[in-house]
Amino acid sequence: MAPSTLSTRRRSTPPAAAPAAAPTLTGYRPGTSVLFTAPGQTLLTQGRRDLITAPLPDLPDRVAAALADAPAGSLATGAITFDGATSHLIVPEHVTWSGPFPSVRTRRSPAAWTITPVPTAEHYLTSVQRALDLITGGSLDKVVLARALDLHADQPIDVRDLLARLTGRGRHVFAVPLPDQRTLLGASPELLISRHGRQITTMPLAGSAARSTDPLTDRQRAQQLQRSVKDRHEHRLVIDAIADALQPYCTHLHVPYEPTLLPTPTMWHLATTITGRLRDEVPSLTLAAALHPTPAICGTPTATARTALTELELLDRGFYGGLVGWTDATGDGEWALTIRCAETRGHTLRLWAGAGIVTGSDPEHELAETSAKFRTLLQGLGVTAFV
Ligand SMILES: C=C(O[C@@H]1C=C(C(=O)O)C=C[C@H]1O)C(=O)O
Repeated sequence: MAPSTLSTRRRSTPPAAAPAAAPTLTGYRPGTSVLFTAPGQTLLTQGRRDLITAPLPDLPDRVAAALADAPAGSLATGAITFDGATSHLIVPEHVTWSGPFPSVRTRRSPAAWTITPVPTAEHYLTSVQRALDLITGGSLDKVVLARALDLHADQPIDVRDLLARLTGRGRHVFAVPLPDQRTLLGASPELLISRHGRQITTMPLAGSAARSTDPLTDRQRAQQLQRSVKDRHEHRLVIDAIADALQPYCTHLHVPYEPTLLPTPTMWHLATTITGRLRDEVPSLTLAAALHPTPAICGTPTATARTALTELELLDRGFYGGLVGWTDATGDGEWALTIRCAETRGHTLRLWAGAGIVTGSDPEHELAETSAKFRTLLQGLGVTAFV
């Protein structure tokens, strides 16, 4: 089916129609279910009618074709890699929409963990310094440098249990089954794009500070972040790139001048909620392809930043820094950045965290920022050793 016929298809989920049924994870099937939450909504799937693995630019057409062959109301959901080279999108047999996911108290796992930073902290510090040299040399304005933590438990990781503990740790809690019995899971605070009819919303984040358990220190950190010239510059680069990418699709685009402060349980972020009205009903995946990778996860200019991070990080990001979400046959959908996330299999997890490097960044500070970002998952795992 051609994408132009998208709007004639039945919507799978007008947001207002999400039933208020209390969600539970009992329907979650490790290895096959996709879970994706947004404020007030939980998407949980069972079974697999189709699997779409394609580069991001091809996905709008590939998804439209797959959903044209599926029963009315079907959707495609899953993840797309950072480099946009491939996807793991599932057309499920069964979809349940329910209300906000409740905080669940689960049995604390008595697992013992070994934790290995990849690369070492020293290597990360050197990479940040090299990025700063590129910025001083004038070839880059910003690059996001990530690192990983490899965790090994003395018992198999219970994905359902971990998901229950990630509730409330980010705007989008998610789990996507991947090949080879791997699961991508996390609690992302960052909305890349949502589309409902012609209405679009994006909420980029850039500029971060770790939360403190002391209320006074916590408030001071938030105020410092809001005043920080370096962080506001880092944030502005993202907002400008997103506004430029969305403008051609919109009759109206509202870009607030001032960022707001967004708290997660572990971090403060500078956030801007951008809303717009589309000229045509362009599919959410086309908008995602136009936006990704934003300077929030890659850098500015994009191509130079992409080359720099590939050379400096040494690791293949895989699905980290990519997209997770869903789209229906009308093109409505919601896509979050796959950050504050991990890939898990058996006894192991690889956690990811990155930080935006701009002029004025301090390597030790950026290292500490990535450590703080790891806490989203580490606290969910009950790991305090690294924190
Ligand atoms: C790269 C990550 O986060 C991104 C980088 C941020 C920053 O540098 O301030 C803030 C939020 C995200 O856009 C991550 O969490 O791994």
